[in-house]
Amino acid sequence: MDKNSKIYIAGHRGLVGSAILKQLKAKGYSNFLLRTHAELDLVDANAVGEFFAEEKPDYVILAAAKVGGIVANNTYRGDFIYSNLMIQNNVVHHSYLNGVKKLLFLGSTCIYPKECPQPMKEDYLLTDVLEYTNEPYAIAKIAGIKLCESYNLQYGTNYISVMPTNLYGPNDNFDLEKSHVLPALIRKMHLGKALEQNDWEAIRADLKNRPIESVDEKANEEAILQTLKKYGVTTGKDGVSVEIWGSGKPMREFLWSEDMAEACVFIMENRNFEDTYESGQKEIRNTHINIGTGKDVSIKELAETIKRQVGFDGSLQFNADKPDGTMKKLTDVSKLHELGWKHNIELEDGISQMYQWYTS
Ligand SMILES: NC(=O)C1=CN([C@@H]2O[C@H](COP(=O)(O)OP(=O)(O)OC[C@H]3O[C@@H](n4cnc5c(N)ncnc54)[C@H](OP(=O)(O)O)[C@@H]3O)[C@@H](O)[C@H]2O)C=CC1
Ligand SMILES: C[C@H]1O[C@H](OP(=O)(O)OP(=O)(O)OC[C@H]2O[C@@H](n3cnc4c(=O)[nH]c(N)nc43)[C@H](O)[C@@H]2O)[C@@H](O)[C@@H](O)C1=O
Repeated sequence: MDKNSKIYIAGHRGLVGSAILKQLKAKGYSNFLLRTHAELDLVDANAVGEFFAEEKPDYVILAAAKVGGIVANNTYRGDFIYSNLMIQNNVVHHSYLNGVKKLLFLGSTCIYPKECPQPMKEDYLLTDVLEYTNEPYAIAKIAGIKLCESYNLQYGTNYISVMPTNLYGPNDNFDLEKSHVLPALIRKMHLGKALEQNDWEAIRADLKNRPIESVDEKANEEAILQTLKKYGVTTGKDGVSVEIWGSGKPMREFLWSEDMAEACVFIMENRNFEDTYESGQKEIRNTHINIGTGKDVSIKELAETIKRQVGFDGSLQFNADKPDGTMKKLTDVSKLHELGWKHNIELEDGISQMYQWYTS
């Protein structure tokens, strides 16, 4: 990529897309093609076709997707498979039709089997059954990898797939039902701390910044308390408690979104599809690259770290009625390290930065 190349970042306002845009700007890239979801619905094949034919981007970074935590994935199963298949089919196919030089497809490490040997190497793809809670999303992501790989092999395109672990950072989704664990726990503990301190100004400011369905910052205290209780932030005679879904035993690996963005740009600048296989190799598959830290923590440990960093003094209640999901999904990052990229931000530091961002 040269600094004037026309780069389309699909999903530039999201957690990862916004970090990629920031990273590219910091490196001196300046010619961006950006559309919000409202301006261009990537599920709409005709609209995507017209957009690509008119704009002719040189490079494409596909960071737009239907994304959510374990409960959102399990509840909106149809939306997750349909939207993600449509978005990636439309963007990849029209990139091909319009001569895009290189495309980066973002998948997820949920593509690997539920009981995958650990750490999970790229070659473990399609070796066993998937975790049920996010099977539709994972199937779409696997289709995305195979779409890119197949176009590369048939049409000589240069599409790279990366499989990030769980991500977190500025512009994350803090919805208490649909978000991932890390932003959800930051918000729940922040609200829990405000309740402990009887700080209604902080509670109302939080509801104003990030509205919750059925209650707004102007509602009376009782209505707000009922809503917070519904989302697992409860005050009672024993003090304030925050609900943690599941057993707390699942292990998760977390990568700071700005590290993820750095890895994506590194790969866009340094990697081509032809580097992903040996010349003369008969079957070319599993050409994707894992992106992670190679380190994981239990959800209980994560909750305790967030509790400490936020300064919440109440109790944690584990709710076994909520799903645990995969018990362990640690990425094998040797391929990424061999390419010359390693993460910078450790979890403790990332949580601290994230909470500062959340409260600023
Ligand atoms: N967050 C995580 O922990 C992980 C994420 N990933 C993957 O990384 C990528 C980015 O995820 P993340 O940044 O977290 O997601 P976000 O939900 O933060 O952002 C998604 C972006 O996609 C856009 N978008 C969604 N649907 C459409 C649509 N139909 N048409 C146009 N734009 C659309 C949204 O646009 P708008 O802002 O305008 O609404 C938003 O900018 C995804 O492929 C995801 O699967 C992989 C592993 C973990
Ligand atoms: C990135 C990845 O994200 C999703 O998978 P996941 O890792 O299971 O996602 P999660 O962040 O929602 O949960 C991680 C763990 O944490 C527990 N947990 C505790 N308390 C809360 C809580 O309050 N909210 C949430 N969301 N989880 C909680 C939760 O029960 C689970 O055990 C995929 O569907 C798919 O989208 C994907 O690829």
